[in-house]
Amino acid sequence: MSSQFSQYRWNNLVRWLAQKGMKTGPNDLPVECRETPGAGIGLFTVKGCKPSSVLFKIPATALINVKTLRPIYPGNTLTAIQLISLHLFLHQPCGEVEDSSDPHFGPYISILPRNFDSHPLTWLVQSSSDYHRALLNSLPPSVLTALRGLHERFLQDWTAVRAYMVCSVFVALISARVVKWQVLSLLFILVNGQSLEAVNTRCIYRRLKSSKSDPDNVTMCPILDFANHHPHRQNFVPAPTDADMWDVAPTKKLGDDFKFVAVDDGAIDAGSELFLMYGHHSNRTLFTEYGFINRFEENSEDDSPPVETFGGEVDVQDVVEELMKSNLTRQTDLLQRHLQEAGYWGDWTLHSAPHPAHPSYRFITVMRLAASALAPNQATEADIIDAWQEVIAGKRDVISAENEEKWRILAVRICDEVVQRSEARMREYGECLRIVMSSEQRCQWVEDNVKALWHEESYVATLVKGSILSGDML
Ligand SMILES: C[S@@+](CC[C@H](N)C(=O)[O-])C[C@H]1O[C@@H](n2cnc3c(N)ncnc32)[C@H](O)[C@@H]1O
Repeated sequence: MSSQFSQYRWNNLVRWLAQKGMKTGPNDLPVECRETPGAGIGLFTVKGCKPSSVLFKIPATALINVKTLRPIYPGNTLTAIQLISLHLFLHQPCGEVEDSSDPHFGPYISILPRNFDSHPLTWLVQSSSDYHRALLNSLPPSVLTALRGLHERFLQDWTAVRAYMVCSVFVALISARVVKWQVLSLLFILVNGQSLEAVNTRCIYRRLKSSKSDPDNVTMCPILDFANHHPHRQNFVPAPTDADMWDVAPTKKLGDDFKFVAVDDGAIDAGSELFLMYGHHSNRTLFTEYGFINRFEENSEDDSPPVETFGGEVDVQDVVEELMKSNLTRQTDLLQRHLQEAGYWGDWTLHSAPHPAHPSYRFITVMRLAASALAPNQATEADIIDAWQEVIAGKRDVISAENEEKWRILAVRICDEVVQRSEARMREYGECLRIVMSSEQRCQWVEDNVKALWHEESYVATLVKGSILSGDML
C-alpha cells in the first residue's frame, strides 16, 4: 500500500471510528500508522505516553467477531475464524485502489493488506508459481510439516465457509430473493477458491464466551491491527475487562469496548513503535502462522556477529526418526508405539536459551529409549521398556549411568547431523532460487527469512552440542 493510500485509508478509518463513538481528537488518539522496513505497516505514538495511560479504546461495534457478525449471518454454525473469514472474503475490495463496500466494516476492511505473497500459506494454496514451489522446497522439514498442518486447518475452514455460501445461495434462489453478493460469491468460489490468510494473522484473544478457552474468544480490532510483534519489547497491553476479571462472558450484547494501555513500567516516547508480543512462539510457528520471524539483532557496538535475543528453537523430529529407522530397523515401530502411548511422540526440540543451551525433556526421553534399544546387551524388550517407563513415572532418576552417557553421544550425533544439513542447504539455497527466477521477481526479505530459519538450526544445534560435551547441561 503506498503511503498516500495508507494516509487516506487511515483518515477514513479514524472518521468511521469517531462515528461509532470513539474519542479520536488530537489529544485522545496518540497513535498513527506508518510504514516500517521489513514489517509492512506499524503503529507509532505521535506524542509521549505515561506508564499505564490509556492509548485508545475501540468501540465494541467496530470489532469483527462472533458477536458483531452473527446477526449478519443468522443461523450459521461457523466458528469465529470461519465467520470472520467469510465476512472478509465477501467484502474484500477488488484490486489495489478500490475500497470495500461493506456497510458494516468497510473502512476497516479497506485498510487491511491485500497481498499475502510473502506468507508461506499462500505458497501452498497457490502452488502454481515455480518460485513459490522452490521456496517451499527450501524450508527446513519441521517448518514444512508445521505449514502442512496449518494448510489442513485452512482447508477445513475453507470447506465450511464454502458450504455455508453455497447453501445460502440455494436458500436465496428458492425464496426468489437472490442478493447480488451471494451470486457473485458463488461464482468466485467455483472459479477461484481464494485464500483467507488475513484472519489468522490479525486475530487477538478477546473474552466473548462463557468459557475462557472457547476458540471463539477472538476478535479483529482496528488500529490495534497495525501493531507488530517484538519478542521482548512489548510496550502496551489490552486492559483487562470485567469479563476477564470475573471469568465470565461479557454482559453487554456485543461485548465490551476494547481498551489498550501503555505498560506500567516505563513511559513511551513520541515517535516510538508500539509492539505487542504475539506469544512466546518459536520462529517455526511465527513463520508458518504469521509469515515472519524474529531476526538475530545486529550488534552496532563492534564487528561481533549478530546476537540472538529471542531464544532459538529447533524441532529435530525428522532427524531422530531417521536415526531410529536406520539404526533400529526392526524396533522402530515398537518404539514409536511406546512413545505414542506414553505421550512422548514428537515435539523433540533443542533450545539455545535459557543458558545453557539444552534439549527439551521430551527429546531426552526419546534419546534414553533409543540409546537403551541400541545398546548391545542382554536386556529383553520388556526390561528396556519397563526401565524407561519407571524414569518417566519418576520412580527412578535414570535408566543407568551407561544409558545417560549413551544418549548424550546419540544427541551429539543428532546435533552434528542438523549442523551439516543446514550448512549444506544454506550453500545450495541461493543457487536453487536463482535457477527458477530472475532477481527482479524474487523477494529478498522472504528469502532471508528462510535462510535465517536454516541458520537458527545450525546455531542452536552447535550450542546444544557444546553444552552436552562441556557438561554444562547435566
Ligand atoms: C497484526 S499484523 C501487523 C500489521 C502489519 N505489519 C501490516 O502491515 O498490516 C501482523 C502481520 O504483520 C507482520 N509483522 C508483525 N510483526 C512483525 C515483525 N516483527 N517483523 C516482520 N513482520 C511483522 C506480519 O506480516 C504479520 O503477519
